[in-house]
Amino acid sequence: MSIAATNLSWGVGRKAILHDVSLRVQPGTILGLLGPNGSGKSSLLRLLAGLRRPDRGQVTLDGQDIAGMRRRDLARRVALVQQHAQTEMNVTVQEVVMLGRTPHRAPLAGCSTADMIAVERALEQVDMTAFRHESWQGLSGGERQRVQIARALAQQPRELFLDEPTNHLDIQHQLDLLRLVSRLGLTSIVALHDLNHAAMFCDRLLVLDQGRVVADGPPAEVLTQDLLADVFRVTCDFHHARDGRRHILFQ
Ligand SMILES: Nc1ncnc2c1ncn2[C@@H]1O[C@H](COP(=O)(O)OP(=O)(O)OP(=O)(O)O)[C@@H](O)[C@H]1O
Repeated sequence: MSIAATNLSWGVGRKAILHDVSLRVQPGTILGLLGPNGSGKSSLLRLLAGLRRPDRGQVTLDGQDIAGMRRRDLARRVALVQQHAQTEMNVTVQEVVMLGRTPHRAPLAGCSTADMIAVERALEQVDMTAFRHESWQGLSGGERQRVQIARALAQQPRELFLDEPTNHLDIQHQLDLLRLVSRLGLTSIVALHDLNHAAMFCDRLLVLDQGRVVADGPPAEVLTQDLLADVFRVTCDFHHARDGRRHILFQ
């Protein structure tokens, strides 16, 4: 087992945000995290990445509780791209991506050849090499999103967590990004709003509603008319394509 969470609960003040959430992700597979706005997807990703401590429950990587891991060791292993990820304004694209190398570098050490190669490779993966010397400040929302993903890839994680990574991307770059995540072979957890993309690219789906897990399984078992009506308040039908894939048609 790569990453697992057991009975996670978390809240702020008196507000309970996540209740008793458990999940397991097999190495090299993609778990899609679904749920309406405010259902707790981003909060869960922050707990899984160790940015927040749960009030109850634990997160383990290969059986080891992340609460006992050093930050640097965790950062070498796990990368999270948050929604609306920001960075200092006065930097180039290459410098932003180089930040992903921080956990791999000794304090005050300069960039090594391995760092430069990892940055270049990450820029290539998100189709942003032509922008390497551009200022971060001048980028569009979608370009910034791709640079933040390159920064996470430069980190060379084994677990990659992406919070709505297709936000701001045009359709070509949405599909390119999801195909890239599929090809990487990392253990990935991806919060998505597009249910058809989730069904196309994820091995399993976990659905949150008001901070609780209401479904967890393969896409075809999870995305039923009943679930879409109960959780997302939409009615839908399914179109079965000739290649066997099933698409949700919203009514
Ligand atoms: N630091 C915080 N302080 C107070 N409330 C918070 C905090 N973080 C999250 N919340 C609340 O927890 C709930 C879940 O938020 P979260 O961002 O995890 O949901 P989400 O499923 O990612 O939503 P969306 O799809 O809109 O991005 C929301 O009601 C949010 O207001």
